[in-house]
Amino acid sequence: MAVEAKICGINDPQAMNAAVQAGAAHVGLVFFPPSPRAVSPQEAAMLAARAPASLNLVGLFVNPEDGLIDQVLEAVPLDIIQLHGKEPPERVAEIRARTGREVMKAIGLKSRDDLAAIKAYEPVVDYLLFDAKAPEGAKLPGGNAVAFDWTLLEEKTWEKPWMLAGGLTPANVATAVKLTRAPCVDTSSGVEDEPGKKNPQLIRDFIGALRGL
Ligand SMILES: O=C(O)c1ccccc1N[C@@H]1O[C@H](COP(=O)(O)O)[C@@H](O)[C@H]1O
Repeated sequence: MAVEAKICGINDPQAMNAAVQAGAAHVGLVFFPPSPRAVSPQEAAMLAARAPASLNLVGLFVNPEDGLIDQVLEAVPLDIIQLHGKEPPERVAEIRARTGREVMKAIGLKSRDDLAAIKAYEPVVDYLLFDAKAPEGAKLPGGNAVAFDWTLLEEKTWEKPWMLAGGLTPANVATAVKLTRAPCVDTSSGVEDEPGKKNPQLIRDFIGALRGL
């Protein structure tokens, strides 16, 4: 089966068009103000209007309060809520039940010990997202262009669909997929000229690198 792509941190129409035309399966809209990729619900609604119904709209939140999620959902028809903070499994389940949306939980990996956290999330999520742990002192919990040791996922299988993230670029994504057998790959920094500035050609290159895998 073809490997899917998620392009995260879309914040301008050119990037949205490039992702749609290149065949992304998911696009991510960031609702976390400290991020250079953050969009308001109104900006996100304008971007979402350019997306075909077949494209999954993913809203990225970090330890969100219900009010923020409700405000975004009033304006943007999100398909998936990505939780990229320290949300415990109970909170993930609560958000899923309250919103009726699919939920994806990001799990930071650095060493084999970090895999233990996955078990508690599997029953309450629709997707797992494996990302690198944020470096010490990082301002963001993700979107830091940092890859983890992909061999941690070698030979592993999960009960839920999952995505691979963390420092993926057009140059390294094929190697990452071959090692991990990831069914979907997620990138933000790897298709940017600088934090928050997507490069449409890099988006095309990233999705192009998945062809034939
Ligand atoms: O992209 C962001 O600004 C961001 C902010 C807060 C949490 C997560 C964020 N991005 C997600 O992080 C991973 C890895 O990103 P990168 O490719 O290494 O830049 C990815 O899932 C993004 O959606």
